[in-house]
Amino acid sequence: MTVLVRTATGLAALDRTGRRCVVMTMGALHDGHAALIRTAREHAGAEGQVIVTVFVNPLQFGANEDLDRYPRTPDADFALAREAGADVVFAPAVEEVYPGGDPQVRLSAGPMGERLEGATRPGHFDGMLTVVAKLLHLTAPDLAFFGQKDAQQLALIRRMVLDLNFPVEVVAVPTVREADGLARSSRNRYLSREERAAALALSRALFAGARERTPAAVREAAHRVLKEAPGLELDYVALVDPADFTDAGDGHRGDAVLAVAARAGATRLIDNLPLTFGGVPHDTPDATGPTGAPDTPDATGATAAPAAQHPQHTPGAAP
Ligand SMILES: Nc1ncnc2c1ncn2[C@@H]1O[C@H](COP(=O)(O)OP(=O)(O)OP(=O)(O)O)[C@@H](O)[C@H]1O
Ligand SMILES: CC(C)(CO)[C@@H](O)C(=O)[O-]
Ligand code: BAL
Repeated sequence: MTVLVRTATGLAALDRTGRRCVVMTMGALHDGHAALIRTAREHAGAEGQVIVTVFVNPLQFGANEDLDRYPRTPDADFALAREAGADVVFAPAVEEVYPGGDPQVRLSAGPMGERLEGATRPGHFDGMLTVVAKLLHLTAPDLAFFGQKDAQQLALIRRMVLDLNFPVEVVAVPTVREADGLARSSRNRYLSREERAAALALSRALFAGARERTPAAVREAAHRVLKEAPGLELDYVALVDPADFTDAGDGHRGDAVLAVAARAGATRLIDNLPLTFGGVPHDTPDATGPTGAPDTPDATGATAAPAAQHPQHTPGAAP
């Protein structure tokens, strides 16, 4: 049975059985979230406990962003979480998470939080880390699951856990895509037909980049697709080091993230692909992986290419 909990007291009253696994979301749940919840269920096993948090965190939205219109679908969220294997859905009110009103003490994401997404959305990552820290305290998990789709968020959460000694293991889950390559996102539901068609250039650019072997060629190929894409306003396309999101230069070796952000109409979308240069990649992504969904849609030839055929660069799995 899946239970709905709305208060910190209700959470604290839960029995603790086996490994506790947490998936944090802002609701409007889709297949990407379901993959996180299923992966959490696998890690928790029958004995363990899966908690899904649903909370649209005002702190991580800028003044001109979509806090008010962000989709809220509580009944469908509960049903999806239950189907995917959640034991508990924690859906608190804003006053429950911020009982003292606007918090005076907040986390700072530091320099990594000012790059890429942080440059366009000042304060976003401070607000995100503040609520993730609070939700970690409230739910006290053994493991917490985050999507590779929000690669910079994932890197910052890993860094916060390391820097501030949170007793939790962070598990990354590969990006779930629609059949044509579009990364699943709650914000996709804002898109008109034309905007959705335009948005496909994000994943096309990433797959074009992933077919190349050197950092310079990867950047150039991705940029070329986006430059020619109609109906998209490009924010950034960047090849970065996943440890700190600084630029991966032409001599870069090891893991990298090819990240892109663009606007289709009024909707801002992000996407990325993890890549590996010059060496043995991490575990090669299993095309049907734990999420049951392909990390890249089909014939990019990229994820399937064995390292030996791409001596300088072989796409890798989520860090
Ligand atoms: N397509 C996806 N594949 C895998 N994980 C995902 C996907 N989309 C979101 N997630 C993960 O789900 C968690 C909750 O994300 P969130 O609720 O913000 O969903 P979202 O679809 O990213 O929404 P938004 O459109 O607001 O960015 C995060 O860890 C996020 O990385
Ligand atoms: C991690 C998170 C739930 C914090 O509000 C949010 O940023 C999200 O849904 O990715
Ligand atoms: N998925 C990241 C949360 C945000 O865009 O605010």
